[in-house]
Amino acid sequence: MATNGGGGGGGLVGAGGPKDDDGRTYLLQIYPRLAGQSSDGILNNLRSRFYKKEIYTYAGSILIAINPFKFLPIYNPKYVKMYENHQLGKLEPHIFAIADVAYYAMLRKKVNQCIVISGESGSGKTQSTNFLIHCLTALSQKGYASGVERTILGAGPVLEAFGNAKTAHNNNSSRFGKFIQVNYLESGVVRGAVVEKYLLEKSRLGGLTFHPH
Ligand SMILES: Nc1ncnc2c1ncn2[C@@H]1O[C@H](COP(=O)(O)OP(=O)(O)OP(=O)(O)O)[C@@H](O)[C@H]1O
Repeated sequence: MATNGGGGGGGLVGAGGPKDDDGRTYLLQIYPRLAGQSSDGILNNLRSRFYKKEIYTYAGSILIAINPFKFLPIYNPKYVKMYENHQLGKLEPHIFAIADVAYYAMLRKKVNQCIVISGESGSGKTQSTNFLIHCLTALSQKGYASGVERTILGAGPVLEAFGNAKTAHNNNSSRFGKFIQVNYLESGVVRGAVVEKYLLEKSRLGGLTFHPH
């Protein structure tokens, strides 16, 4: 079971760090401006890694991600392969490592896995979710594209059309939570996904009310 963050800077590690027992892992997103607001060791550690373009850091078995707000070439198929079936902590922290640990723990133990993505608005939760789905489906497809990833990720823009809005923190802010359940066959091949929404900001819908004259 993953633990919650806390701990001092000493608990933060790059490669070579945590061992995750059962693959259940939390993922935390940090908005960059937080890094300047505290002298805490955690934030200093995160900041120095961030300046080296190391946006991911482990804190115990939690992955902390800092939004780089620019494209980094670390999400291509080479990285999916690199992190496949590896031991958590052997390589640099990466979001694909989290997907990989969850996927193989599910196959090995035949137990559902859960990844929680948390963070303030604009920290990159939606983007991270997409990277996770990309990796989870790529691992399951073993090299050939079945179109499942495109279908699952394609649902995103449709939901966003109804539930997203521009805010001070994010031009395309999700004004609702999402629970995404990716279903697999026993062989480890993705069968499909279910997306459930919760906490939709219904007050925003008032702006869509039609007033006939
Ligand atoms: N790893 C990343 N690499 C490059 N850009 C990123 C990354 N993560 C997030 N971004 C960018 O940051 C912006 C905000 O990200 P995102 O919409 O995922 O935030 P969020 O946490 O889901 O926000 P909200 O809670 O408001 O919905 C997006 O434009 C996205 O492209």
